[in-house]
Amino acid sequence: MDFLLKHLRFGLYPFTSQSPGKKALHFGAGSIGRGFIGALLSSAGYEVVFADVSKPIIEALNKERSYNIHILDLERNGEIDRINHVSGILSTNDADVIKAITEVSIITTAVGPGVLTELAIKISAGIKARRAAGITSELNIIACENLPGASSLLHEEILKNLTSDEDKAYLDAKVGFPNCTVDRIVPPFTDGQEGVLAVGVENFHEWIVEKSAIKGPKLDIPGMTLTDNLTAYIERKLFTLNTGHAICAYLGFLKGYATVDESLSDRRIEEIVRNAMLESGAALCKKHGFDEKEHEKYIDKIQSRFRNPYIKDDVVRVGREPIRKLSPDDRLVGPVKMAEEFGLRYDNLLKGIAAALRYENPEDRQSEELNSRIKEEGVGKVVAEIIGFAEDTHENREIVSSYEHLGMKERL
Ligand SMILES: NC(=O)c1ccc[n+]([C@@H]2O[C@H](COP(=O)([O-])OP(=O)(O)OC[C@H]3O[C@@H](n4cnc5c(N)ncnc54)[C@H](O)[C@@H]3O)[C@@H](O)[C@H]2O)c1
Ligand SMILES: O=P(O)(O)OC[C@@H](O)[C@@H](O)[C@H](O)[C@H](O)CO
Repeated sequence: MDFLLKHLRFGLYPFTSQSPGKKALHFGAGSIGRGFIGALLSSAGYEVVFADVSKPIIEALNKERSYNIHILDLERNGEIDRINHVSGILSTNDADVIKAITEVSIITTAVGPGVLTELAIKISAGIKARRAAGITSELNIIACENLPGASSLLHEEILKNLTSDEDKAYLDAKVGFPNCTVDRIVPPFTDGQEGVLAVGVENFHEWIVEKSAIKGPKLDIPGMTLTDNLTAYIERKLFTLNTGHAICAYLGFLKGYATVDESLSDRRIEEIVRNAMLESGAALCKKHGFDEKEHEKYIDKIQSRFRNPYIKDDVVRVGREPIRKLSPDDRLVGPVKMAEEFGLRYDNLLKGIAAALRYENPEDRQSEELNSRIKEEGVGKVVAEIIGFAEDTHENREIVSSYEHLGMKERL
């Protein structure tokens, strides 16, 4: 389809900060915050205030007022994008957060989906302060998380924290919550010299935002694509890249690999990952009318991004929070339900789900919870409760059988 082809661009241009004429607040100065969203806003001429719970990062931002993005890729490898006009506030300092909210025209987040409810309390206080100060200009709030509808969720949570009709009416009239999808692989990084702010990224980046939900003048941010068909873009990315990524991480972890590229160099894992993306892809093409050949090229490109030899992305980062990833509409189960809807195959996707259920990382709270529930209740019951496939269904039985198979010595 034209609208998809038009945006299949890989790498737009180097990010270079413009002299700021406007201000943005970004919650979460972590990998994607510094490595993509904050950088894009700075390049678009925003002064970017990062809000984070990490004191060392906030102190470094206020000391340096700039940081480097290292490009780790075949294209532009070794190049550095210098990001200027940045500063930081502690997100635990309510007064600073409220002040910043009254000064900006855009708020973005990249904190992880589980943190949005907590952020809503802070943002709602800022919204009340904007109305009390008589600010009439519009504000757009975009949650850049791997969660479909994250901005809408933040909107609902903020509404719960507003009690007066005046504040609710102000929110409705003046604050937009466009949903989005965000894509750039930003792994854990250190160059050993530059301290906590340096970040390493692949060259590819894509930020697609729901046009109709924007309040006020159209956002003009180079590198941000506006669309009227966000669901197709969200599902294309979450049910292809994140599906393959997660399956690669869980199978790799089981076989003792530390990184995504190592894991994908195992031929058996590569086969399952590719077949799972093809199964999901067949359903995506049916649902959204994508051209099958173009979609296969999209999968090829994603596989080459996973293999990027300049990026060492930990399987424990990619596999983090398995209960979130196993939820009914996320990257593992969502494509199975979509394939079922169209009567298509999903055997490899089920293997990916079984591998996620086998993920045992004592440093990951959700992995710990998942494992103790499986021990106490049995895997079939956990599949029913977390994933939603009842114990007497074909899907549940297939997942349990695959789970048991993965527990054997010759598992793959
Ligand atoms: N890294 C990637 O490749 C990538 C790509 C696309 C989307 N994402 C999404 O972006 C989000 C963030 O991922 P990440 O990889 O950047 O994680 P990260 O852990 O590197 O960064 C998250 C940041 O949020 C901060 N934070 C946590 N709680 C906070 C709070 N209450 N207030 C303010 N800051 C808080 C953390 O201190 C950290 O700096 C996730 O939803 C992820 O799915 C990540
Ligand atoms: O961030 P998560 O935990 O939802 O998923 C882990 C990775 O798959 C993810 O961060 C990708 O690197 C990213 O979505 C690429 O755009």
